[in-house]
Amino acid sequence: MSSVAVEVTDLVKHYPKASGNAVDGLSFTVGEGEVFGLLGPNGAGKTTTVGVLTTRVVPTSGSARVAGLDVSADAVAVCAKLAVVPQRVNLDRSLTVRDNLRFHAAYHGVGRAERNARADELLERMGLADKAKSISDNLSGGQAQRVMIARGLMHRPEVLFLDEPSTGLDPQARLFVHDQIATLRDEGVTVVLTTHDMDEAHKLSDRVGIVDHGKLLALDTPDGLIRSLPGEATVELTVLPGGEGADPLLTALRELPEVERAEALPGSGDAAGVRLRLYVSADPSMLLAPVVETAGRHGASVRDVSLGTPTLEDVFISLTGRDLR
Ligand SMILES: Nc1ncnc2c1ncn2[C@@H]1O[C@H](COP(=O)(O)OP(=O)(O)OP(=O)(O)O)[C@@H](O)[C@H]1O
Repeated sequence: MSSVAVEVTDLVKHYPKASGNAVDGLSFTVGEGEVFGLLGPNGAGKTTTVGVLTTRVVPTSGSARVAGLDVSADAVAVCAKLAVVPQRVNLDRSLTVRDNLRFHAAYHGVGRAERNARADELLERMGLADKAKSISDNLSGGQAQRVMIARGLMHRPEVLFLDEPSTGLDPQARLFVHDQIATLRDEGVTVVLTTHDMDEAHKLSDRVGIVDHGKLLALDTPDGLIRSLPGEATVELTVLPGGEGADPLLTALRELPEVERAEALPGSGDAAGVRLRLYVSADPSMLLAPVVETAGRHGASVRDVSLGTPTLEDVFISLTGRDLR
């Protein structure tokens, strides 16, 4: 068996009447047993990419393979190898939770005895044994998400696609879903997840592909992406600039020793002040005094200072000049 579970090559999707391409020349591979995160803001093309990989969206050009099979040429066979947990709940609302699982398995040709046993096993694992006979329409968002994961696992897929797995979930439900994804990884299931949540991408993924406007901007391990940023630490300050504005202050901050880079953060600049972030290659606490002194010299009053380490959000800002939103 090949060690590549998913292979996307020069993938393009143009929706009729749209001005640009939703997916615009995407290429990446996902290894067997890997958890791969596609991280990007709303509208970046993540759902469309998953749509192509799960045979729901017809690509305009390029190719995609899942479990060694071409998604366009072998759509039926591909569907047997994968499962998808979509962004929106698509359970059969008139059926019980258990029947949603059993019917899905029957569709995939799993025998009666096996599908009954597997439904009970997965409901137990997802903490849903007491909901087996509930009608699916009566579930909370977190419960519905867990049922959809259980349903996806009924036919033992090789690759599981999770589209924004924790959007809209409360923190406890989110943690439960995260634990389940980690368990699947331990079991060797390949997982492709899309998210606009950098913490989720960092915590769960072996590698992360950062996408924006349908293009892949960077791909590496979460730590590798962060290491690509200058400096090892950050100093973030909020200032009310003096009459000369924030630009001369930024220039002066860039000239401080150990400051590798300084930038104004997007969306700042209103009455609450301008947020400036410095990437530094020294202990950031050593830079506090010179930073505050420099601000004072430029007539800016410092409202807030925080020290930290760079995140995937910083990687995204550095690549696009924008927040992930
Ligand atoms: N069926 C469709 N018809 C036309 N345009 C579409 C369709 N589906 C998505 N788009 C557009 O394609 C682009 C990519 O959307 P897509 O849903 O793939 O992004 P995303 O990164 O998954 O964002 P989200 O998290 O909001 O779903 C967006 O500009 C979106 O408006």
